[in-house]
This record gives sequence, structure tokens and C-alpha cells, in this order.
Amino acid sequence: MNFAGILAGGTGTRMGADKPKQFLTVSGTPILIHTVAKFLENNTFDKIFIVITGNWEAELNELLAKWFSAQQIERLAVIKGGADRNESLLNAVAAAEEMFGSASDHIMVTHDVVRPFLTNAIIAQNIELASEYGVAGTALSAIDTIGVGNQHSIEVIPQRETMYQVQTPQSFNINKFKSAYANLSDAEIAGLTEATKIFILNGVSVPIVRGLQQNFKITTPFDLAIAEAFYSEKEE
Ligand SMILES: C[C@](O)(CO)[C@H](O)COP(=O)(O)O
Repeated sequence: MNFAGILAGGTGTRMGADKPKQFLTVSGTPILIHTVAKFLENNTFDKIFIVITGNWEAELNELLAKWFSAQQIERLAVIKGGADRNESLLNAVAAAEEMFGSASDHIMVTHDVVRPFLTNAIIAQNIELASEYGVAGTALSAIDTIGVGNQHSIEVIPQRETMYQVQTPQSFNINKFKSAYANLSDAEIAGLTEATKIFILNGVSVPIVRGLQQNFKITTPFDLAIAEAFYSEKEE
């Protein structure tokens, strides 16, 4: 079975708004609704889990009821996130197994709720590669040259051809994810900012699904303006 885990628990500090950025509106529609709609378009998902934290569950449910039909809402499950991204991922996996039991071929496609411009092709390739290799990650070849350094100076300029900007979806076989996660030390878990490193730390290479510039993460007021411009261009 295929599941989606939409991570909607961010607090949005870098946006500086009075509510988490996923609740902000772009082109008249909340960002989280744009993203959930993209997943609902895709009939491959047996359940789409929306992972929410804080006191935002009631507002989320209200929005879902306003924007989607009862039939669409039946394909969704709102679940509580954990203290951080890792715990939220684990909660999505646990919810899928609680509802549908465990199986060797369950795939979970995880996605940042604030990347509403993903495409069906990216989702399809994630499922295809994760089914074949156990894991898949969406990534964009670095456009800028990337420097590595400390707070004061850049110490290394790696070859740009080897650099990627990591995006989501990130997808995995649920059983393989659980085994890989169980092998990590507390320090490794604390250093995670995304899901595919869980496999990399276990010595597994992550097949790449080619990302798109448009699949950017709406994080700052500047990103919000770009997203607005992108939608108005599409509507013209
Ligand atoms: C997973 C991710 O989108 C890859 O770029 C990113 O690490 C998420 O970061 P956030 O701070 O949780 O938005």
C-alpha cells in the first residue's frame, strides 16, 4: 500500500507571521490546502496522513471541511506530530501500521506541507524508486556554488556537480525505514534535518528523483511573495 505523510507541524518562526506559515494564504487558498489537494489528485494513496502539532488541529480540520468533499476527507487522517520532525515521521509510520497493519511493501511518501508546487511526476517517481530501492529522495542539482565553513569563513568549495539541494518528497519502505532508524545513535538522530540521511547513515545510497526549482519550500516572506507571483502567472 502507498501512504503519504504530509508534515504540517512547523511553527514558521522564519516567516515572522502570527500563525504557522502553512495556514497563510497564497492565491486566496491556505498553503496547506494547496499541498493536500496535490496529494488528493493522486489516486495511488490509500491514506494521506497530515501530521500537525500544537493547538492547530481544530483549525486544520475546519479548513479541510471547508475546502474538500466528504469523500476526499475520507482519504485523509489528521494525526498528532511529535516534538520534532523525526518524531512526526515516526508518528506517521505508526499511524499507517495501526490502521492497515504491517506489510513488507508499504511505502510512505513524506512531504513538507510548505512545498505546494510539487508535481504528480515527482510523486510517481518517488513511489517507483522507493518500491525498487527501499528509499528515494527528491533533489535539485545545486544552482549556486555551495561553500562549507563555519560562522566566520568558508573553508571548502566542493565541486558543484556533486552538490544537491535536498527537497521533498522523501519516500521509503516502512519496514526498511524502521530498521534503519533503530540503528541510529541519539547523536545521529539529533542531527537529522530530513529523512533520507537515516538511510545514508546506514550505508545506503539514496536514488534521486530530479527536483524542480518550483518545488521550493515557502519559509520566508520573500518565498511567500514568489509563491503568490507563481500562482498569479499560472492563472493568467
Ligand atoms: C526536508 C527539507 O525540506 C530538505 O530541504 C528541509 O530539511 C526541511 O527543513 P525544515 O526546517 O523542517 O523546514
